[in-house]
Amino acid sequence: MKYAVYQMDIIAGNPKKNREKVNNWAKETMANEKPDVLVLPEMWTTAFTLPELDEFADVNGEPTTSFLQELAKKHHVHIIGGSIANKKDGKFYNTSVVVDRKGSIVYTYDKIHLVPMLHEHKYLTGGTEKVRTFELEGVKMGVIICYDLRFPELARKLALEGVQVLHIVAEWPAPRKDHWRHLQLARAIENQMFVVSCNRVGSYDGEDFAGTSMIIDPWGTPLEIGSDSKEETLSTTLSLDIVPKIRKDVPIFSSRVPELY
Ligand SMILES: NC(=O)CCC(=O)C(=O)O
Repeated sequence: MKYAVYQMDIIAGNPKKNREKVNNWAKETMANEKPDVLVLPEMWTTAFTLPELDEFADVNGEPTTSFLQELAKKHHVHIIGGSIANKKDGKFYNTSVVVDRKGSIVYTYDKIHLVPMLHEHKYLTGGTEKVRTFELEGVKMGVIICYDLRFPELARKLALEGVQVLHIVAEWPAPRKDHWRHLQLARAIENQMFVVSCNRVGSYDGEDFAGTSMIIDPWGTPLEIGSDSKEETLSTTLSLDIVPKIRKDVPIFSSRVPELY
């Protein structure tokens, strides 16, 4: 399964221009890399323009969900659609959308853990639905959003449900870049799964973002690492058959004794 990750700089408060950017990137990437899966970062339509979300957020996922569905159908590609600011029943959520090659929505997820450091609680509502797995091409996958990475029990739950590829969509700030890098590696190693992350670059409101998107194999070896400041595409093919082999060679799942912890 070939991946292309868009480590994108986001134009703050301009969803139309960001959709145009993604459209152009997808066209170029599909022509050159021919991936099976595209991955976008967190809040890629708006950036963290939290006080102005009434003006910029999608409403019930639109128009961005339809945009992603059309894009997926046009290029015959699966899309891990990062996340969008999403107004539902008068509240704002940070919502991730996954669509398959046919343009069908296969999963949506409202970010559970809101970030105190970015004042998300003041403007957003945390998701209340349990995380679930989804499948693309018969492969079990999961998606979490940025700060969710700090909660190992979330990734472990998904691993115990059979996830082989965990996606992390992010706007992770530069001052905590080391945490970003090491926590991704830890999640891949401790759960023996591929980690595919997509973080933004650039800055907003005085905050620089860390880039360093990664594609990590289940042994914990980084296959691709983005720079910490440049827009770029990370591209690689995941050899999914190594997951069962690594889980057999270092059998942590059968060594667990959860009744004692
Ligand atoms: N967008 C985010 O969730 C940022 C998370 C963060 O800043 C951190 O965990 O540190």
